[in-house]
Amino acid sequence: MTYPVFLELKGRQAAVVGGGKVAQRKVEGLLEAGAQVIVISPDLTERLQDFAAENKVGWKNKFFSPDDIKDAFIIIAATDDKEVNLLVKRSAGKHQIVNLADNQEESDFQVPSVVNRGKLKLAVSTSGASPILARKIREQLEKLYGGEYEGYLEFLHESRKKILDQVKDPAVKRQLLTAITDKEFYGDCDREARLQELLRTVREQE
Ligand SMILES: C[C@@]1(CC(=O)O)C2=NC(=C\c3[nH]c(c(CCC(=O)O)c3CC(=O)O)Cc3[nH]c(c(CC(=O)O)c3CCC(=O)O)/C=C3\N/C(=C\2)[C@@H](CCC(=O)O)[C@]3(C)CC(=O)O)/[C@H]1CCC(=O)O
Ligand SMILES: NC(=O)c1ccc[n+]([C@@H]2O[C@H](COP(=O)([O-])OP(=O)(O)OC[C@H]3O[C@@H](n4cnc5c(N)ncnc54)[C@H](O)[C@@H]3O)[C@@H](O)[C@H]2O)c1
Repeated sequence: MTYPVFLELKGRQAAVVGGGKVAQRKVEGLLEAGAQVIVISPDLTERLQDFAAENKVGWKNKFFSPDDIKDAFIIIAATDDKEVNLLVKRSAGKHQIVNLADNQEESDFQVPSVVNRGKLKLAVSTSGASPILARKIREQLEKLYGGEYEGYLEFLHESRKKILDQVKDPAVKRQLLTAITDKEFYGDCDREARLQELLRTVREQE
């Protein structure tokens, strides 16, 4: 059983052991979340080499040893050696969380398949049953929730602040917070004006 969460990783250290294709995919996700990434591996994919050259990640050009992960909050063991991945797990302290790319049972967490639309994030997990199904569902969700959701979520975020700030009656507040998630707001290119109009009407009634 797992407990789904969205972790805040800005400024926190993440260690990725291994420098292959899987390590690269995990590094890309961690960088997108703003983590400080350190890769421990005697070799890197071309893309990871670029990241290291641009100082986007730190690179320990070596085989793993337990000391490498001591400052990391989140750790991913993605070598092609099962024993090394298990050693990474055993080397971690009890306040560190470890993912093993080849061993779901020993992992503290699994990495989901993600649709990223700015503030809207949809994460899919099959609990290791079928990563390919997770990817397929992610692709279906990408069609349902297109790039326009990014701007829409920004609008919702700003509007929610305004509503909470300007409307006192809890029932009206709730009504407005619901209204801005309606299809008409989603599709309206002049939604800001529409919101201002609603807020004005409410203020006049209060
Ligand atoms: C979602 C995604 C996120 C990411 O990695 O970013 C992810 N795997 C993805 C793709 C993918 N992985 C694999 C294939 C080849 C087809 C196949 O074998 O099925 C493909 C397909 C592809 O590449 O398209 C092979 C594979 N994966 C794992 C094992 C080991 C094992 O099962 O023990 C093996 C066999 C290795 C071998 O051959 O030995 C294990 C895990 N993979 C997970 C996540 C976790 C469970 C998530 C879940 O089930 O929901 C878990 C448990 C651990 C973890 O990594 O956290 C990403 C999709 C990104 C996207 O496109 O959206
Ligand atoms: N979780 C997933 O999504 C997923 C998907 C596919 C494969 N896998 C599994 O992930 C593992 C890695 O796959 P890959 O395709 O990236 O492999 P790969 O062969 O491309 O890369 C393995 C990397 O591990 C490094 N490495 C080996 N021993 C090391 C050590 N002692 N210390 C540090 N680094 C070491 C290698 O130098 C290499 O950079 C495999 O075991 C595979 O079964 C997981």
